[in-house]
This record gives sequence, C-alpha cells and structure tokens, in this order.
Amino acid sequence: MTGDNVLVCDNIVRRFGGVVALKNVSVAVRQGEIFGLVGPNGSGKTTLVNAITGFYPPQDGTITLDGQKINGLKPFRIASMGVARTFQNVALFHGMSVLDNILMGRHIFMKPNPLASFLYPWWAQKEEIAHRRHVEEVIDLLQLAPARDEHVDVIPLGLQKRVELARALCAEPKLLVLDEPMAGMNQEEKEYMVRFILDAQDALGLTVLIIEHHMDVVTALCDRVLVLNNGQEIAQGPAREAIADPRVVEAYIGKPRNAA
Ligand SMILES: Nc1ncnc2c1ncn2[C@@H]1O[C@H](COP(=O)(O)OP(=O)(O)OP(=O)(O)O)[C@@H](O)[C@H]1O
Repeated sequence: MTGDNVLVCDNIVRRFGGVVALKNVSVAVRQGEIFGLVGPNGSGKTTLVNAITGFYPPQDGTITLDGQKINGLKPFRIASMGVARTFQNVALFHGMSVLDNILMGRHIFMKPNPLASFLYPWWAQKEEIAHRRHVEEVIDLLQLAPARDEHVDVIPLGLQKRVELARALCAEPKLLVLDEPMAGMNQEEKEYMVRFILDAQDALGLTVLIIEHHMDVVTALCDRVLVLNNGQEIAQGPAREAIADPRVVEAYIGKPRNAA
C-alpha cells in the first residue's frame, strides 16, 4: 500500500487489558479522498483514531503518514506533522470567542522568537497578517463570520462543531480526522455540515478520515469505508457497496431468527 496514500495502517493491534479493541486492522487512505470508519458501538473506530493520532499507540502494527512511521510518536508531534482532529464530544476552549478558538488552530505554525520580533518587528507583523489571512479564508468557507465574536459556550452545538472543524482546518492538515462530527445534530444541521465538509474538501484539497454513524451521511460524504465489528474488519470498499454487505447489515441489525 504505497503511491498516493496519505495514511497507511498496517495490521494494527490494540488491547485494553483482556479486551482486544483492534485485531490486525489494515487501511490506507488516499490523497484527496473522504474515507469513512463505520461500525456498531464498541467496534473499535475511536481506538483506531486514537492509535493514528498518538493518544493510544498500537501494541503491534505500523502507521505511516506520507511514508513516515508515526506510531510511538506523541500526539503533539503527530499533530505538527499534519494530522488535525476533532472530537466526539466537542473540545473547544471555554470562555473564549469563536475567533480566538479558531486562531488556536494556527499555534502549530507559531514559533515565538522574541529577539527576532524585537529586531525585525515588520517580520512578526507579516507573519501575523499571514495567519489572519488563512483564518479569514476558513471563516468565510464555513460561514462563521456572523458568530466570530460570540463566546463558544453560548452558541448551539451545531455551530460549536463547525468552530471545531474551522480550528482543525486552520492547521492546514495533510490528514483531517473527524470523530462523529454530526453527533447530536438535527437533520438540517447534519445537511449543513455535510455541505461544509464537501466545500472545504473542494477548496482546500483535503484528505479526510471520518467516524460516522449516520448512513445517509456516510453515503453522501465518503468515497470508501472500512466497517469494523468487534475490532475486526468485516468490509472495506466503496461506501454504498460496503454498507450493503450482508455481514455489515447483520452486524447492525442482527441475523433474522429463521436464518441458518
Ligand atoms: N481507554 C480504554 N480503556 C479500556 N477499554 C477501552 C478503552 N477505549 C476503548 N476501550 C474498549 O475498546 C473497545 C472499542 O471501543 P471504541 O471506543 O474504539 O469503539 P467505537 O467503535 O468507537 O464505539 P462508539 O461508536 O460507541 O464510539 C470497547 O470494548 C471499549 O470498551
């Protein structure tokens, strides 16, 4: 699995005590695609994302980003190599505005150098303007301008999730990892979010790995999917085909009583 793959996970194993959360899971995400991670509750989706982002490194197997091995690296190192992430439960900085939260996405590019800033203030100013320009582009893309000065604690959940997406986009990721970006949203909010993700992919040429439970969202967004059950792959391939696989249907709704 090489070529235009941004992310390659090869035979990933992760145990928690006696629970084997991932059993030899392999997946490759291609440049520019939206790849879905699907499966019933407890099937290992978040564990795989945690392995990729360095929160729970795998005990076996290899993970590479653009051909570079990343398993074993700390989360901040993996983030600085170009993996940005949103969380199942929104993780924004409380007490701060929408704009300040989004600006935090640029921190991986900020290398404070007081001496350089003192000697060359124009240089620091130029850098600040470049950060602002990128942030404004993302704000426009996700239509967040009307909410930019609001406190994140008082805006609706759908908007909070959009702010989290904006913050991740500001990191200019090679790989954007979205953990259930539609969780808790109503139908209208979900449709908006699908549109924003597709627009962002189109404008910024993103590569996305997304955990998603809503099958209408999966088919609207994903080029390909990996379906997990009990920590193992049960299907992988184009979204519509994979989720129609009888093993996937069975994992979600169970076997009919009269089946052999
Ligand atoms: N930190 C942990 N400690 C112990 N067990 C864990 C831990 N994280 C995950 N597990 C176990 O690993 C298995 C897979 O969990 P995981 O959260 O990856 O599933 P999931 O597919 O993301 O589920 P959901 O859709 O409900 O979020 C479960 O049995 C879970 O209890």
